[in-house]
This record gives sequence, structure tokens and C-alpha cells, in this order.
Amino acid sequence: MRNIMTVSQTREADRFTIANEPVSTIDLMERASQAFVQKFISLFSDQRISVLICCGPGNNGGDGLAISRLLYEYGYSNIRVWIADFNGSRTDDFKVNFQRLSEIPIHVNELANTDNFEAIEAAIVIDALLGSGLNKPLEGALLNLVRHINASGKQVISVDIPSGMPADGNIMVETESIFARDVISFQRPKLSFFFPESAKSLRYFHTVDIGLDETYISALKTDFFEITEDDIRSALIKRSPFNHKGTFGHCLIFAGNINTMGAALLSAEASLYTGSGLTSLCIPPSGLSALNTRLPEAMALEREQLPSIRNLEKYAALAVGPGLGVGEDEKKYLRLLLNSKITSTVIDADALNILAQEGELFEQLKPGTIITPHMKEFDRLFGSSKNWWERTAKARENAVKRQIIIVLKNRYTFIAMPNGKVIINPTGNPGMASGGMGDVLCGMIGSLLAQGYAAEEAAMLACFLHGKAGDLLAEEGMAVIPPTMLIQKIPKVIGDFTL
Ligand SMILES: NC(=O)C1=CN([C@@H]2O[C@H](COP(=O)(O)OP(=O)(O)OC[C@H]3O[C@@H](n4cnc5c(N)ncnc54)[C@H](O)[C@@H]3O)[C@@H](O)[C@H]2O)[C@H](O)CC1
Ligand SMILES: [K+]
Repeated sequence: MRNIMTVSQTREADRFTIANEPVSTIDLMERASQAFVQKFISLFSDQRISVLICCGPGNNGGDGLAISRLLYEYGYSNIRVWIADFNGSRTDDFKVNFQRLSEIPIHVNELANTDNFEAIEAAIVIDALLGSGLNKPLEGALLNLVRHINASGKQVISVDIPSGMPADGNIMVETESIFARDVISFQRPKLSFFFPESAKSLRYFHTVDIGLDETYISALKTDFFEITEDDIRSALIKRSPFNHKGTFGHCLIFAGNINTMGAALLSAEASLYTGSGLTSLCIPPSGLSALNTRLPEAMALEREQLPSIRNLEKYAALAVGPGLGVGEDEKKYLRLLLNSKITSTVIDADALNILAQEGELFEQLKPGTIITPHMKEFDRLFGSSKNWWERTAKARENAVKRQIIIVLKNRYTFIAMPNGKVIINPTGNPGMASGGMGDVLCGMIGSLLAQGYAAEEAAMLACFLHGKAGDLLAEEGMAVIPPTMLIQKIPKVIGDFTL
């Protein structure tokens, strides 16, 4: 798990590295600038490209000056520098790099404090106006310069963070910043990059190692973590020669309705392909022929039979909700299942909508229950929020209070754990934005629960593998990823981490 630092923790890590490596601040700036330049070169290898580097007065600007010099040394000769020092005081390391830059023939223009900026001719703008030192919203000439750069339509590459964007997650709707095509961020991504409001500030981010002390960083107490491939490799259990279907549990899926039977089939198929030993699908009779035709491996359970089953605990896990509907019968059977002896449960879609209506059922969820709301379902359960920071805070609060796992789905899914930590899933891509993807995720979680994974692990593994399967298809050139295709990829993704 990679912990995500706040700005103040990054400063601590800076100080620690400077004192203990030891390294001087100017050498650390040089290292950061080198790391930026290496990444920049991998993105834009043509040295003839014209580049405008816009530098503020702080250390972000100091990086910009060092980057200008380094790019020149790497053969990028079509470079201009703008210095936007409207009222800030220049840092010592800025001054050193300003001096170093004066020794090479690069055109440097110190902008006047005006709103009248000349047109941007360069193909690429490197944004080094403000970094993690931002302490208030942009205003005045600086805001106008940012708007001027954005309006130029040129590709912007930001140093560390788009100027004007707050780093620690609380992005207000009215925040204005640079819009960067790419951000090259130092050591760790900024927490804000994972929040949906970041879409107005950046498209892609890359993280480069600038040699801050990793032992120190990994011991920092942080609230947010990003899942890594190593986590998946160590959490997934390899199959052994003497395993049999009983080893991998029986998943019961309660889903589907007359017009939404497909959702139930997607969940059941995802459960099978994720490896549960047995999958039973509890659907209305109208879905039986579809089930038997499409999924010969799955078993059916008629809803009316539910009350007469004495040993429901034979099902190792329960996945409820996809395409279920919110009628009285569904409520009745959902209540029966949630009150049964089945202890591992994932709740999705319409089952969440039922919980939003039936407060007392929601209050009684067993510890370790997983709920998988998208934004609208989440807001129905917990009330509306003014931004994602507030929504995430509610997810954390409720995961702790109720001792449940809240999988808040989005481009970067946030998994709020009962211990107050939020685990961020980095996998997935826009091709996956289609109906049915959530049903697949729900089936995968149910399957992993049935196989005996702890709830926290099942949620984390399913989110990562689900996104990774989508990413493999995107790498194969799929711009649109139908959920049924994604399901087919799951065994391969699991194989990649276990075989
Ligand atoms: N460990 C690392 O990640 C390293 C980061 N480096 C770079 O340093 C910046 C942070 O530099 P800092 O000097 O602290 O702040 P900024 O350059 O971001 O800001 C400068 C200056 O601007 C003032 N300010 C803040 N908000 C506003 C505003 N809205 N309008 C106008 N002025 C504002 C503020 O008071 C500051 O004085 C980091 O991002 C990296 O790029 C190091 O180079 C290497 C180690
Ligand atoms: K910047």
C-alpha cells in the first residue's frame, strides 16, 4: 500500500531527507527538476519543440528555472521563460537557479504586474507558477495569467501540481487553476488528483521519485493509501493441487427482476469467473431459462423457497442488489437474508435503495458488511454533500461508526474501512463507464467473500482486479468495454498475479 502524504507531511519528509541523507535544498531541487525532465523527455522526445516555462517566485518556480536550464542542456533549444513574480518574495533556491539560468542563452521575460499578456507562441507550456505552497485562491494578475494560459489551448505540463489547485483533497466547486494535460508530481501523487473535481485541473498525472526518504515516508501516519500491484500479489492466494470446489465457497446472489435480469446474470457470471466454487442465483422464475441457457455452471434458487431454507449459512457469502427492484417482496426477502446467519455480505444497487428507505434495516448491518454505492446511491443513504471531500469524510465516519466497508465507486474508487483508513483504487479507465460494470464488481466481491477472503481484502482485491481487467482490454485497443467482455478477462488477471 502506498500512503498518500499531505502537503505538511511532504514538508516533513523533505526536512528529514535534507537533514539525514544529507542533501542540500538546492541539490534536492536539482534532483526533482532532473526527474521532471526525464519524464518530460519521455513524453516529448522531439527537441525542436517550442516550450514556454512559466515560473512563480517560490520553489515551484525555482524548479521551473532549473528545468529550463536542464532542457537546454538536453538539446531543447527552442525555450523561453516567463517569470510571474507579481508580489511574492523569491526563495533562496529560486535565486540560485535564476543566477544559474543567466549563464546560458535562454530568453527570460520578467512579466509586469498587468493583465495584458502577450500571445503564447510555444507548443507546450510548462507550468511552474505555484506548487504545494498555495495558501489561498488565485486572484489578480496571477489568476489572469492562468486564464490566459488555459485560453491559449496549448498543452500544459505542470510541475508537481497544476498551479492554483489545492493538494490535500478539499477542492471547492469555484476553485480555478491551470488545466494541465499532464502533471509530473514529486514522490507521491497529491491526494486531490484522486477526487473527481480534479478533472477541471488535469487529465493525466505521473509520479517521479525525487529520492525523499521512503522509510520515513512509509512510517508516516496517513489516512489515504493507494493500492499497489504488490498488495494484490501478496493478498491473492494461489490455488493448491488438492483444492476442490468446496475450498472456494458457495456464493448466493439475490438479484434481478423481470426487466433487469441481465444485472443478475452479470453478477453471477462475475462470481463464477472470479473463482467461487459454487454460485447460486436467486431470481424470479421468469429468469430461469435465461440463467440455464447462459450460465450452465450456476445454480438457481427460487425466491419463494427462501423462507423454507433452514441452513442458509451453507452459503459462504451473499451478494444482493443488482437489478433487484424495490418492491415489497424484494424488501421482505432482503430483510430475511440480511437477518440470516450468512455473515459475509456485499450490498449493491437496489438493495442500497431499499436500505435508504428502511432506516432500521440499515442500522442493523452486521460488522464487516460491504456496501458498494455510486455517488447517487451514497447520497441517498447519507444525504447530499457539497463536494467530494465532504462525501469522503462521511464515508469514513460511517465506515467507522457502523464498522462496515464502504466502496464509494468512481474513476478512483475510495474504499472506506472500519479503521478509518481510505484505500484508493488506481485501476480502471473511461471505457468502463457503462451500465452493468457495478453488477460485475458486486459479483466479484461476493465471489471473493465466498472464497474466504476477509471483507477488507475482498473489497480491495475486487476493485483492483475489476479495473485491471478493464485496463488490459484498453491496452488491447478497446475504447468501449462491455461488462461481459470484462468478465472474460478476470481469470487472466487473477492468473497474472498468482501463476
Ligand atoms: N519535496 C518536494 O516535493 C520538493 C518540492 N519542491 C518544489 O517546491 C514546491 C513548493 O514550494 P514553495 O516555495 O513552498 O511554494 P510555491 O512555490 O508553491 O509557492 C510560492 C509562494 O507563493 C505564495 N502563494 C501561495 N498561494 C498564492 C496565491 N494564491 N497567489 C499568490 N501567491 C501565492 C506562497 O506564499 C509562496 O511563498 C513544490 O510544489 C515543488 O515544486 C522542491 O523544489 C524540491 C523538493
Ligand atoms: K505548478
